[in-house]
Amino acid sequence: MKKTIAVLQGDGVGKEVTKSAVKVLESIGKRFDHSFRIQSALIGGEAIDQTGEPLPKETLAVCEKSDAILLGAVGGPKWDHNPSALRPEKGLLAIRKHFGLFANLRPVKAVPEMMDASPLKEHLVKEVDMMIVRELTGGLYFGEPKRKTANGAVDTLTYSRKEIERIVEKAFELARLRKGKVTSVDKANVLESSKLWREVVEEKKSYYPDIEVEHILVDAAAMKLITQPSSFDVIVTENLFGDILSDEASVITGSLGMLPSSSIREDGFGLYEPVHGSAPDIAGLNIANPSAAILSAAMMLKYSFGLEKEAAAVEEAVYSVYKDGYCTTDIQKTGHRVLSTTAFTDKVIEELEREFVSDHIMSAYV
Ligand SMILES: NC(=O)C1=CN([C@@H]2O[C@H](COP(=O)(O)OP(=O)(O)OC[C@H]3O[C@@H](n4cnc5c(N)ncnc54)[C@H](O)[C@@H]3O)[C@@H](O)[C@H]2O)C=CC1
Ligand SMILES: CC(C)CC(=O)C(=O)O
Ligand SMILES: [Mg+2]
Repeated sequence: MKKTIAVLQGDGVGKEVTKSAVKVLESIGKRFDHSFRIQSALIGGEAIDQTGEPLPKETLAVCEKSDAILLGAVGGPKWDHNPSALRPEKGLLAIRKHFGLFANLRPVKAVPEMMDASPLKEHLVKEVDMMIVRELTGGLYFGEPKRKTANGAVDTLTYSRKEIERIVEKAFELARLRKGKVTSVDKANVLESSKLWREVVEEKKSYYPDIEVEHILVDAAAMKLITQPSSFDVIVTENLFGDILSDEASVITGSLGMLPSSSIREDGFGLYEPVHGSAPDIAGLNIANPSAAILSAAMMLKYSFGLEKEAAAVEEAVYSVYKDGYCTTDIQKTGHRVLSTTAFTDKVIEELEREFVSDHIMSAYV
């Protein structure tokens, strides 16, 4: 298979972890005989510095010609005082909107060997494997107007029925392939947009009689994520709630550096990025956990290219590195050896190559 991938490293640790993901994709390409052509382009703070725009036209052109987008993270203190039009985060919101990437899938899976590394280990009595389905192109992050007067600000939360329907359908479809349960998170006791959200979920559920449906208010959901994480399968929610709840859920896995994501639309085109940001506090130190970025590349293989076997090989390789007793500084566990970003990445590639050699030995005997 031949694919072109737009790689937008962005800022801070985004640069380090996307390099890891690209190395892993190259290794997968060699092992399974695929050609992944990498096309790099600017986004975020670095794009502002070099072009005056957080999402330059040239970047959009590169992405338009690609089969998928791999992104690191944007932002950092250097740009914190820029006027809002020149914020790196604007570039990220704009690229999601431009490509209509309404469904942000954020799997939260605790690696069994690393459950001791979670501050919530007492609650992790059963396996945790949930999928947060976050609406990504509507809600507060896209509200207008933004500023009323010098002494007042306003953010608007707008959702159309159609926008809610398509994300809710996506959640039901995913639940069918998983454990068959959808938890819809809203604030329907207060917000009109949440009342509409709940109405749509109630309507849609009659088309999915095989799926168990529950509604939870977002404040209670935040509590239940910590106390009963294994009770969730698919969580569907609006943009802001999903952003906050997924960072919270990352704690279950031991670190924010463990959570990958895909942002997709109906035709399968997608943008793949870790859930975390540019982590300016550790940027440039070669200590960021590359797991989230590498697992995001695995999601690309599965969701945009339909390469299920290859995606599983990447996931297996990352898990094996933890199983073999290695980790990065953010997710330490007694007895595990802490590796740098690059050394951890090399271990993942060693695992992939080891699997490759054993595949060949097996096929020699068949
Ligand atoms: N998707 C994106 O591009 C996002 C960008 N941001 C931007 O990133 C900048 C920093 O934001 P923060 O609130 O600090 O959130 P952050 O997610 O960058 O960092 C939060 C904490 O998690 C740690 N962390 C994050 N990723 C890690 C990794 N791979 N390995 C080990 N530790 C990791 C950081 O060191 C920090 O202590 C801001 O400019 C923000 O706007 C924030 C979230 C998402
Ligand atoms: C610009 C922000 C909305 C990025 C973020 O925190 C996210 O998408 O998780
Ligand atoms: Mg976030």
